[in-house]
Amino acid sequence: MSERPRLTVLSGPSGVGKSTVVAHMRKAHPEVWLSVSATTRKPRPGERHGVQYWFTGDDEFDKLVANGELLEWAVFAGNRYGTPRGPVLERLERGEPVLLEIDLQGARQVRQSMPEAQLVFLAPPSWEELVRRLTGRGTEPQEVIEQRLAAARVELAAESEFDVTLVNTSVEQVAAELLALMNVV
Ligand SMILES: Nc1nc2c(ncn2[C@@H]2O[C@H](COP(=O)(O)OP(=O)(O)O)[C@@H](O)[C@H]2O)c(=O)[nH]1
Ligand SMILES: Nc1ncnc2c1ncn2[C@@H]1O[C@H](COP(=O)(O)OP(=O)(O)O)[C@@H](O)[C@H]1O
Repeated sequence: MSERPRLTVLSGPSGVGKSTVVAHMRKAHPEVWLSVSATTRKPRPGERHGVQYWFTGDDEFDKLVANGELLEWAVFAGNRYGTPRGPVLERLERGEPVLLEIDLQGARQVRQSMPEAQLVFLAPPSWEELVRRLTGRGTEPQEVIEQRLAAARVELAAESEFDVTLVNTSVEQVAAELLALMNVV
């Protein structure tokens, strides 16, 4: 297996614990660079521009797309999300480990444009637990939760398209598995 860091994509249904796992991993290993996406979604309480996302208006997002500045982008639950291309390529050229936390449609686009990327799927221990986590997080109204659960069914059905599946039972364990996949430890 090559020891050279390569692009890693982490996908999985909303509420499975992607952000939690990545935050845990980066606390111990801040050298893992997480791409900050642009989105037209409104910030949740506590989210900051340039930290969790670049929060953009529709016109600004249109420009990013028109100027070819996004490596990939998709519509998820009524909002647009995309990965700024430049920062990802710069880090990869410097040999730094790069992580994208993006949805299934984005993962498919990366597979096409960068076939060397490794695609990791984060799965919930069960459907019931996924519903519990998404609802328990308390950040979305019921209507949005239902939209996200509909998307989750589609994402879970696509698990076999990924190179590896990690089941998020223990945050600590999954974070360690992800670090190992990225050749960080
Ligand atoms: N394709 C794509 N998906 C993204 C990007 N950024 C975030 N997402 C995905 O969009 C979905 C919704 O993200 P978000 O609104 O932050 O909700 P959360 O993941 O449930 O906390 C998740 O599946 C994210 O992984 C991006 O740049 N591109
Ligand atoms: N392994 C786990 N066990 C129990 N709860 C978890 C676990 N991982 C994440 N959670 C909780 O599930 C909810 C959704 O996690 P989050 O990281 O926001 O998911 P995502 O980024 O995939 O949408 C949060 O309330 C989080 O604290």
